[in-house]
Amino acid sequence: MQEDLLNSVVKITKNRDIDSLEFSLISTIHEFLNCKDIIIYKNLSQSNGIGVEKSASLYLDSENNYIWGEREILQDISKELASCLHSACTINIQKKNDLEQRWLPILLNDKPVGAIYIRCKTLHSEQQVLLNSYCRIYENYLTILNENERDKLTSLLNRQTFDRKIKLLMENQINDHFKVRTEKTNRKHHDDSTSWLAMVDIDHFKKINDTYGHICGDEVLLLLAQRMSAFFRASDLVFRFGGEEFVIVFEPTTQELINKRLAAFMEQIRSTHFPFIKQLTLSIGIARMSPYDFPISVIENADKALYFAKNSGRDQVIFYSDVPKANIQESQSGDEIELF
Ligand SMILES: Nc1nc2c(ncn2[C@@H]2O[C@H](COP(=O)(O)OP(=O)(O)OP(=O)(O)O)[C@@H](O)[C@H]2O)c(=O)[nH]1
Repeated sequence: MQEDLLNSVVKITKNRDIDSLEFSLISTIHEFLNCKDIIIYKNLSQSNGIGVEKSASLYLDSENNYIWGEREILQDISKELASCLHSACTINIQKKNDLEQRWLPILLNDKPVGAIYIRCKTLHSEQQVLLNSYCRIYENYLTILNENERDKLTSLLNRQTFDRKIKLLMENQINDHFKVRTEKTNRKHHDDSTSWLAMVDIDHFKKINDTYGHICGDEVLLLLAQRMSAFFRASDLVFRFGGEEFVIVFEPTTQELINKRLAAFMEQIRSTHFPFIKQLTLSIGIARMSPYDFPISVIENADKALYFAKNSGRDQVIFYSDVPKANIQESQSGDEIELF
């Protein structure tokens, strides 16, 4: 038993990213406590006030098979989960048929950032100690991985995380594409709805650094990053791609809606007061992320659109599909993007 326990800790701490850490924690809890349901919830309200994500989950279905649940942003949450996230205390409900439900808070730097939910046979004291220990190991490891995945200045997801996540996001696109095709006969489907990748670059940022110094430049980057986190949905991932360049990966939507959203964001930035500078403007290049595209070509397309936006006046959003062919060839002789 002791050897099994040590091996389970080795298994959990072997993970190098938060997504696989979550799956590993759930499998371990399942193995040792034989729970019926296990769910990891993430509190998104810290970044933009829109609720909770069901991040990873394992369920016992009606035919007694365990199935992995899908990632999902929840519109409503139970009062027990809300209370756990609010109070940072464990909530326990005892059911009549020797079953219990438990919500355990997950803290990052003393703030509740999520919760682990389990439904299982009533836990005896040793099992409770074990479960609490797993949660604490998870918390400690989450703190380290979270620091690794984020940019030190802006706290946005960093370039390394982007390189790792983009492949995963494209794979999810293919799965969603298949699902939509099979469900198409049953529900209304928007054929023009796909994911989008936007490359966002500050205009004339070098001038800000050269005129007011690097510290002022850093302050502008930090404020812009905060605005981005607050403006876009938590399900739209925002990365600091490098220097003064950011990447946003949007959930499936139409070109019209994405255009409106980005135009509204640019307007907000134009009217935001940044230290020293009169007005900050952005140039944005955007490309469609169709299933079966290579990640590198999506990034290159967004970069070509950005290049065109810069060369045709800045302070605008350009879709790759609107870049004239001649300009695409011209930008191909320019900088190459380094990926992976
Ligand atoms: N303060 C600060 N500056 C940075 C950071 N990373 C990159 N930069 C600066 O960002 C500037 C980018 O300049 P350019 O690539 O010439 O672009 P630009 O001046 O924004 O011009 P356009 O993109 O053509 O509008 C350089 O001066 C870099 O030193 C950072 O972390 N902090």
